[in-house]
Amino acid sequence: MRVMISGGGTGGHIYPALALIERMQQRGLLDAVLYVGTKRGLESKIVPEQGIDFKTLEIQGFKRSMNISGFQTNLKTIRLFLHSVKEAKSMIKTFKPDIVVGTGGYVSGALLYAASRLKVPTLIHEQNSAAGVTNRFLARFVDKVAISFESVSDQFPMHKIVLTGNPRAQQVAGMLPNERLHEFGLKPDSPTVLVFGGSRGAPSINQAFIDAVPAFNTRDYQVLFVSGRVHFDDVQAQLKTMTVNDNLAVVPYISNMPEILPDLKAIVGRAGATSLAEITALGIPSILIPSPYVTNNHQTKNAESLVKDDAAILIPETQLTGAKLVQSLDSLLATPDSQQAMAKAAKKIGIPDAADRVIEVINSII
Ligand SMILES: CC(=O)N[C@H]1[C@@H](OP(=O)(O)OP(=O)(O)OC[C@H]2O[C@@H](n3ccc(=O)[nH]c3=O)[C@H](O)[C@@H]2O)O[C@H](CO)[C@@H](O)[C@@H]1O
Repeated sequence: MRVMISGGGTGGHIYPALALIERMQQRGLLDAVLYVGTKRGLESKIVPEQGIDFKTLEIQGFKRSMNISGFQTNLKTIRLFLHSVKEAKSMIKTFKPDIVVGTGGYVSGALLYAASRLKVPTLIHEQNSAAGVTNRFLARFVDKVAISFESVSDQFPMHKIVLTGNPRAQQVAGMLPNERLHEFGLKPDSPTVLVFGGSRGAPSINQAFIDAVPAFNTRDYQVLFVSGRVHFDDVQAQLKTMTVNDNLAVVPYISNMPEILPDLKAIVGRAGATSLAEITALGIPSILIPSPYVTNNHQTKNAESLVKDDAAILIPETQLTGAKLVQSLDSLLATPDSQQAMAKAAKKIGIPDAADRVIEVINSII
């Protein structure tokens, strides 16, 4: 099968696409793949690193404010979109895909719209429990919509929806502890917690971690803290003036996350949908601090789908402090029973065969 695929901007859109490609390769279903992204999104680094053919379109998002500068930006957005659709059509005619798949982000809007105009089979994947802007726009043009949460079904045409879960879940589901923690200077046999703010990092979580360092220094658990690439220098500058003990590791980004996840006792993070797919695929206890800065507050809805089944703890960003972070982790790690119960509840929600389910949908379209 020849597959063109696009997911842009953040890891939450990119990793599901890569997981689907990997599964198709494993099953011997893939003859050729072309990934379409933007130069500026994380995909321009992550995708070529995987040895996957990568082409770019130039595109940007709409501004909500309609003052003069917002209006001018939106005019440019429309111009770029129309130009990208033209470019995408020419890429599609050259590559001749059997299916075009979109996993979200503006760039997938141009590619999938172009594919639908050319009558090439199309599928979009929605990771979140509230539909993204691009997928809402694309829904009426594409053949099928694969969803990850039942609760999003009323936001798409009923006859197009299939509940598949997130392909990234299948990629991590079978992972066993790898003992890779020593690569961060941590001990493989000490309980370890990951603290991170999604694929781009989150300043509020970074600040809470920095404020918590003096307390974390005295704990018998380890903290692997990921700042996000753009925030790393700033975090390092602040930590330079403090004592950071060797039970704490600070890095800008983790490239091999599936190999690290099984080594973790708990995760503190945002409530991005792909992170939640990983947490539920493996059954990892988590403390979620949903980003309040996302469309329709979808991260809170994502988080609530775990919290309602006691599969995670939610801390609203407004209540997040260093002290709250330490106290929440202390009490979770001090009670193995609640860790186990949370892990079990999380695993119950996971869809570990999600990539195969998406492949089934693709087969049904082509
Ligand atoms: C601010 C924003 O718009 N965030 C959205 C974005 O989040 P974001 O890109 O942060 O997405 P998620 O939290 O869903 O997924 C992050 C992905 O990046 C990986 N990872 C992260 C850090 C790292 O160092 N290494 C690494 O590999 C994680 O393992 C995971 O696979 O996409 C998600 C999925 O559509 C949405 O739910 C989020 O609301």
